[in-house]
Amino acid sequence: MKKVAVIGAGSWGTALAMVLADNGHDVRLWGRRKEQIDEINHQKTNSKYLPGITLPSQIKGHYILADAVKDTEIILLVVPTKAMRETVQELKLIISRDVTVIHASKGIEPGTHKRISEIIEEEFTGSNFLKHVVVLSGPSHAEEVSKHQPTTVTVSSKSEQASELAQDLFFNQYFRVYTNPDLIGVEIGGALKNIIALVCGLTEGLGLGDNTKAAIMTRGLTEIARIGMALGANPMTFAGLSGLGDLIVTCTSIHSRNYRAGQLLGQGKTLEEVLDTMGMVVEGIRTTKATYELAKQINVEMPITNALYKVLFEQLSPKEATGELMGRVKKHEVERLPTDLLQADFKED
Ligand SMILES: NC(=O)C1=CN([C@@H]2O[C@H](COP(=O)(O)OP(=O)(O)OC[C@H]3O[C@@H](n4cnc5c(N)ncnc54)[C@H](O)[C@@H]3O)[C@@H](O)[C@H]2O)C=CC1
Ligand SMILES: O=C(CO)COP(=O)(O)O
Repeated sequence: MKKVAVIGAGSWGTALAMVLADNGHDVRLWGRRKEQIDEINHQKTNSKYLPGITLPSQIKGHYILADAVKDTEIILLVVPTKAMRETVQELKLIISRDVTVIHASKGIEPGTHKRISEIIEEEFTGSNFLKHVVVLSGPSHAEEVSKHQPTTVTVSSKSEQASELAQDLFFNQYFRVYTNPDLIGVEIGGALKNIIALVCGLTEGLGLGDNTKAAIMTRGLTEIARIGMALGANPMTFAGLSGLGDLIVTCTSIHSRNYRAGQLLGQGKTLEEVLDTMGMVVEGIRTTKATYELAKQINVEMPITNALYKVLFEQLSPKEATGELMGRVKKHEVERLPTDLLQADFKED
């Protein structure tokens, strides 16, 4: 049994806290709103984020960060990407023992273009307390995990030992956890599928059908793999759970906030109206900005991402964007793989 602090009491943090509690761990769940934490502790519900779900009694809610992480050896970070840096900065000031940090958030930071594990490592610079960083990612809507529906995810770290620790921590009869040494590929796949889900939702909102969705998903995966490989990822990772798997679930599920936000945009709502309606994090919007900037900087062709960027931030209409994408010059479909990238392995240990 381990003491685990889950930082972020939204839908995903709460669902993962439930998995950990089901596995017998001592789980502290941190959220910043006292009323929400009171509800978690007294009603055993988190009704805004997981309506209709009763939480296991072992989960103890905290709204003071220092109380949540006291004596814990494992910290699970599940705040939205935009809150990640400030949350880690606060944690660094509080932590006074060795910790393994696992994160389960999906995004890229605009401006720095950093992946979440990079943000965590950067913010812990100068501290001796960070042992390892692990990412947990894959096709896993919180609503279904909280109902114990069979789910598969991947964990990845530079350290094989840390990956296996995370695998053991979460693994159970309804939550099957694989390891993959390709940290870059796992984080890039999880973050960038949200861009493609927004576009799939947009096509639905425009009244387009399944051919278009299949085209966006397939060509979307190609451009995710293209930038992933340019950053050093193993191309095979994009055919796995954190790549294709998560792309499928996010582009086809009614649970996906990114898909639903895209639908509303396609129906003619403005970005501000969409964000007001959602009330939950839509990671793909900031990740589109970050990926657009990064692709430009490292000269990687990402036509779907570019088209969405123009729709979100430059007032291009979705219909015009569709015309631009379909009117691009003729291309070959399959790209050549650099064979040295097929050899990814754990970097530490
Ligand atoms: N919901 C899901 O099924 C899944 C979500 N994820 C990822 O998990 C991360 C968190 O998403 P959800 O839990 O779904 O979001 P959510 O929208 O359900 O909840 C977000 C939580 O973060 C809190 N928050 C917002 N700004 C904050 C700040 N500045 N500091 C601290 N807390 C803040 C909110 O109060 C709320 O408790 C995202 O990166 C998402 O992509 C990954 C897999 C599945
Ligand atoms: O990442 C997810 C499922 O794996 C959740 O996607 P949304 O953030 O679009 O709901």
